[in-house]
Amino acid sequence: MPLVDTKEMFKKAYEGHYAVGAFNVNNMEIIQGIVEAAIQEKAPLILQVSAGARKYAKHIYLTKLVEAAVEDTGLPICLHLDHGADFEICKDCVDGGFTSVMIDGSKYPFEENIELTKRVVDYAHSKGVVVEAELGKLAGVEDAVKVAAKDATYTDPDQAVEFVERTGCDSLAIAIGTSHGAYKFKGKPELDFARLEKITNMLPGYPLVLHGASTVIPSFVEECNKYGGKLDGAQGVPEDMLLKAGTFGVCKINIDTDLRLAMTASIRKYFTEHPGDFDPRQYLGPAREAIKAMVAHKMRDVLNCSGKA
Ligand SMILES: O=C(CO)COP(=O)(O)O
Ligand SMILES: O=C[C@H](O)COP(=O)(O)O
Ligand SMILES: [Zn+2]
Ligand SMILES: [Zn+2]
Repeated sequence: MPLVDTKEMFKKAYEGHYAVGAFNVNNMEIIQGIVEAAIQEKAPLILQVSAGARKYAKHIYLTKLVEAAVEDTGLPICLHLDHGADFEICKDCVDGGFTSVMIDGSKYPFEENIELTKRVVDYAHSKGVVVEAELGKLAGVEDAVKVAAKDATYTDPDQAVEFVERTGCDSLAIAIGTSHGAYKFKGKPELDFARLEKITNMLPGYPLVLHGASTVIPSFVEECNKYGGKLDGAQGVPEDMLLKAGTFGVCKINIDTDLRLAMTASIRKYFTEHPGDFDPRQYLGPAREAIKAMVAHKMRDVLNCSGKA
């Protein structure tokens, strides 16, 4: 079984009203923890690599580790570039064996975003690789309060239709109130489901993507803080909102922060309880297990994609 793209995964997810998890990977233990969960849950899987991950681990190491996971497990895995900033990085990943790339032109004006995305789509499609694009800006904690701010930054449904038609992108990341990192909301978490519903209805059958979708699982935050961390006010997207998003057009839900928190909580606890240990396998082993348990929980209870591989 080679690496797969997302076409079949998204079609099934759309029809089945669930979402596929896209997990960010940066090293071997993270990859193994996620993959072991996917095997256990018989779940479809997207592993995604950011520019920062490419820089940290070197592109080829991560690619080979993911290929090794496919060879070892026979699991259908999609290898995806997360937030490609320009044509060159997307081309590099297409040429380097990725089955999916994201071109993130969301910071550019509408027409420029279209032009850049279309260029990536033309190249990627000529090589059989699918493309995710982004329209609208993810909120910062301070944004998203006023309706005027929402209309300026959240994805406009009419523009989404035009964008998809003119670029031919295979999936679209939208902004409805989520944001990256561990501090997503100051007050009560809120997503613009009316907007999501409208976009879903205007693009029937079309896969949407939710970035910044970690829950910032409170037990991890508490554990980090208990063992010397300082993560006050960390808050993410509640699990029931993610489940609900999956019943609309959202087929891909991106998770990175929850992986970071699972790993960090485990390692903080380990060092507090075993101050004399210094073999990395002693603390990276339990961290890998913590990732596996967290990802299995997401697949089962939040994405609703267990048994769908
Ligand atoms: O969107 C993401 C990666 O592209 C990750 O979002 P989180 O920071 O919420 O995990
Ligand atoms: O979108 C952001 C992801 O969490 C990746 O983060 P990173 O760029 O620090 O690797
Ligand atoms: Zn973006
Ligand atoms: Zn993202």
